[in-house]
This record gives sequence, C-alpha cells and structure tokens, in this order.
Amino acid sequence: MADDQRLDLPPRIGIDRPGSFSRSVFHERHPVLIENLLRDFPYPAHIQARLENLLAETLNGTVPSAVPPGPNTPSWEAQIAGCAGRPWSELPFLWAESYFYRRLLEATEYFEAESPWGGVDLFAPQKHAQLAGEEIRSDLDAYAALAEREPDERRRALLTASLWGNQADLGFRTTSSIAGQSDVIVDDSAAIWDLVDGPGEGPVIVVADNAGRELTADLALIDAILETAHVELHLKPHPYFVSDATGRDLLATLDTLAANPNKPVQGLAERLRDAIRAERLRLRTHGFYVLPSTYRHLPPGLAGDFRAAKLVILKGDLNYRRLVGDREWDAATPFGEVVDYFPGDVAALRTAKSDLAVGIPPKRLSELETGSPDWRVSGTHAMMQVLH
Ligand SMILES: O=P(O)(O)OC[C@H]1O[C@](O)(CO)[C@@H](O)[C@@H]1O
Repeated sequence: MADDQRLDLPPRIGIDRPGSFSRSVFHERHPVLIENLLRDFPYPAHIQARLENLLAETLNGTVPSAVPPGPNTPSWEAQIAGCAGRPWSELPFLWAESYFYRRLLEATEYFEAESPWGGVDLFAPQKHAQLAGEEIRSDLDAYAALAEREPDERRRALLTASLWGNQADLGFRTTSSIAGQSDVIVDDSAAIWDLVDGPGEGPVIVVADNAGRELTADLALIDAILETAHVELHLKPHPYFVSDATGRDLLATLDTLAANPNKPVQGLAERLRDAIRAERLRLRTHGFYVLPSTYRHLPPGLAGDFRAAKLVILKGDLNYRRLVGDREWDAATPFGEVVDYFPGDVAALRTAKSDLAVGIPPKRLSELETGSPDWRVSGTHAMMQVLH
C-alpha cells in the first residue's frame, strides 16, 4: 500500500467508522451499484455470482492474495502484498475503493480477451444515457448562447461550467441526488487564467474525471484554452470509477457535439477534431490513473510531463483525494503547504464529495460547519485551488 509514510501526516480516512461517508460508500452505494450492473447487463450465472460474492467479501471478508488480471500487474502485486489477509473494513478508503473497481473488472471479465464480455465497459449504459439526456442538451444550448458574450465573460462561464460539471458524477448519483449548487468556497480562477496565458511553450495538461456532462464542459473549456496554449487531455486507459472518461467516451462526446443542432456546438466539435489532428490537443492516458497511489508517488515520466507543463488542471474529487492525500486533514491547513511536493503548477477543480478538504479560510470553515454541516460530501460546494 504505497503512500507517504511521513509521520506528521494526519491519519488516512478509513471505511470502518459507523455513520461515516466512506463507510456508506461500501455499505449503501456499492450494493446499488452491483444491482444496477445486474439490471443493465444479462450476465450469465457465473458473472452474477462473482459480483455478488465480491460485494459480500467487501462487506464482511478479507483481501485475498491473488492479483486480479489486467495491466499494471507489478504495481498491483506490490499493493496487494501489503493488504492480503486484512479485513476490508480495516483498509484505507482510497485503496479499498480503487481495488474494488479493479475487482469489478475482474468479475465482469473485462481483461479476458477470449470472453465475450472482454472490453465491455460496465458503465457504458449509464454513460450513454447521460450523453443522450436532456441535461446535456440544455448545457449545449447554454454553450451556444455564450457565443454572443464578451471574451472574459465566456472564459469565466466556461471555467465555472467545467467546475460544476464535476457534480455529474454517476457514481455519486448511485444513491444521492445533488440538491443544487451552493457556492465556490475557494476561487483561484484568476491564477488559473494567468498561468494559462503566461509564458512558456509547455502544454496545459487537463486530467479528466467523468464522461458525460463533465467531459462536455471540460472540452468547451479546453477549446478556450487552446486559444493561448497547447493542451494535453489525460484520460483513463480503461473503465475505473463509475463514470470515468476513457478515449472511447471522448469520441462519443465529440460525436454528440457534432450532432447537436446548434451551429456553435458543431463548430466546437470541428475545432476540437482539427486540434487533435494537428496535435495542438494531444490525447494521453497512463496506467498511473487507475492505481490507488497518490500523486506523491508519480512515476518519473508523468512527473516530468507535469513539471514541463504550463499548468496541470486536475478535475474532480478522486483526483483531489489523490493530490491532497485521502487523510483526516484540518480543512484550514493551507493548500500550498499540503501539495508543495507537486512537480509543477497545479489547479484542482472539484465539487466536494468526500470527507477531506484543505485550504478553507478559518472563518469560512466555521460558517460552513454551522450553516451546511454536510458541505464536505453533498456535492453542492465547489473549490478551485491553485499552487504556483
Ligand atoms: O468523480 P469524482 O468527482 O472523482 O468523485 C468520485 C466520488 O466517488 C467517491 O469515490 C465515492 O464513490 C467519492 O469519494 C468521490 O467523491
């Protein structure tokens, strides 16, 4: 279980505390997630049984020593060696969740070349439903209307849309519905644009999170960034957490944009496709993005890419957990102090959907704790935090 061993870091968030959000993910959300998979796919009996057994194991069992099939075997071997035989209930939240999703791919034979279920994205039905949905259509109508606005106003709107786009996380919606947008608790947006427009030949790297409404908003933001910088969009190499965006999702999203009746949206699809062909927009992926490690343990190649970038924009809650460390931080701890290890300039854009946060001004923090006690996990509060 590679993670930072520094003794002065707060304890890791676990999944054992009754009443905690992290425990509810395993005990309330995952049973529904498995039920949804059994509803969405006509799995044969052996896959149904594997899914049910996996769920039971996570609720009451221990971690087996076998390494689930798929890429990154050496990393998983090392990770599992540190956890085999331990009850799931004792595992750190980040590790347990990441391993759970890897085991889901095993149960559904995702990596089995000879299986008819091999390569079938188990979350595709939910992703497709969102891409075909009314909410995306109305997002794109709003995008089209932005064409009339002043450049600064457009930029502000696109960054805000990408930030709140993170609410559209289908895993989160498994058991919770998000009740509206409250406020942006920390807003470092000016620093983001300064870095994007600043000197240097390096690309702006956008590390994507969810497909669907979030990726759609991210692509509109990327189009605006392309006016002053090259962009690299980093996607997951294979399905992982519920709606995580892969290359296949990106292509489906471009098709959705191209088929939209609004001319400005069709124009967006065309510019993005041209930018990909011309390699001003590069699509990348990396095995690191589907491991339980934090960003403190970046592989050297990816760390070098981040160092050379103008700015790295990390989207979403899971990336935030991996950046900050999934620990019981005092939320008033300065963001820069916690992430000063990061190899380059970094911006985190997330709606808060898990227990951790840092960089909240103390006065604001006490207002939140009294006025909106569930602000950390409700998805209704957002933050844009920058280290440079
Ligand atoms: O899609 P995001 O923003 O990374 O969020 C994933 C969310 O799913 C969870 O992992 C729970 O399943 C949360 O902890 C996290 O907030």
